[in-house]
Amino acid sequence: MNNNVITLSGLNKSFKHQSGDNPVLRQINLQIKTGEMIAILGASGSGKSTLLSILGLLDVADTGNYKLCNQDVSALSAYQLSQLRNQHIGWVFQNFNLIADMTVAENLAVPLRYNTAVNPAQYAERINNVLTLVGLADRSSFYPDELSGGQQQRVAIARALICEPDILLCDEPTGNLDSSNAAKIMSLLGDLHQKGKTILIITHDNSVAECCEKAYKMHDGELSPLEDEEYKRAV
Ligand SMILES: Nc1ncnc2c1ncn2[C@@H]1O[C@H](COP(=O)(O)OP(=O)(O)OP(=O)(O)O)[C@@H](O)[C@H]1O
Repeated sequence: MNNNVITLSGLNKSFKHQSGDNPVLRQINLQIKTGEMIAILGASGSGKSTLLSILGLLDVADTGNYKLCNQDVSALSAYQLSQLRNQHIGWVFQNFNLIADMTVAENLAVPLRYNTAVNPAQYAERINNVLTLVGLADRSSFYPDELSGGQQQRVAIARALICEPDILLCDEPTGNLDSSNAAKIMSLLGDLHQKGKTILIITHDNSVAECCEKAYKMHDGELSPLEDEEYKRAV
């Protein structure tokens, strides 16, 4: 038993194409320890989203080993994978993915309904707690289109946190925000990291990687640590 939230060993993934197999992930090794905040940088098409889908249990690798919270995910049924996903993973997306005709509080209740460990009597308190954490306790009755982009992403982060996951997987979390709101979201993620949350961010943006304690680069499906001087160069 170790304190890795994620352990990947020798992971490979190809997609079939008319012209033959297209290898997208090649021999990926990665360990993410509890409480780490990590960025994966890479150009478009380098394989970042494919890796994130596998880490988030939305897709499976062809070969290699993936342990999430010390559990080997390779032999699990679809139902077991969905249970594991709900229990351990919070997602933050570039486009926020809030449900437009639900209020903030209703959006935050959605993941709770899939979580049998949380008693419905606790929903209101949970919702208030995560909204307070992201600084939006006074917006619970607002609809998403009544909020700024930065506020919508805060709600999305609150939603990702509401089931108290072991890791936040963030897919370009600042990609749809102006630089001021992007900085605020990175500051919020930094605060969550200080409080002990484990966070993985995939991004094109070097300034996002600079907010993380460790960064990797993805290039043609290969993952390697980003050296200090590379933080300052464009990917
Ligand atoms: N479902 C799929 N079927 C076939 N090929 C795919 C599929 N998904 C991704 N690919 C291919 O895998 C490669 C990597 O794609 P991926 O989306 O992982 O890259 P990315 O680094 O996330 O890019 P971006 O930053 O533009 O989102 C691309 O060449 C893409 O065409």
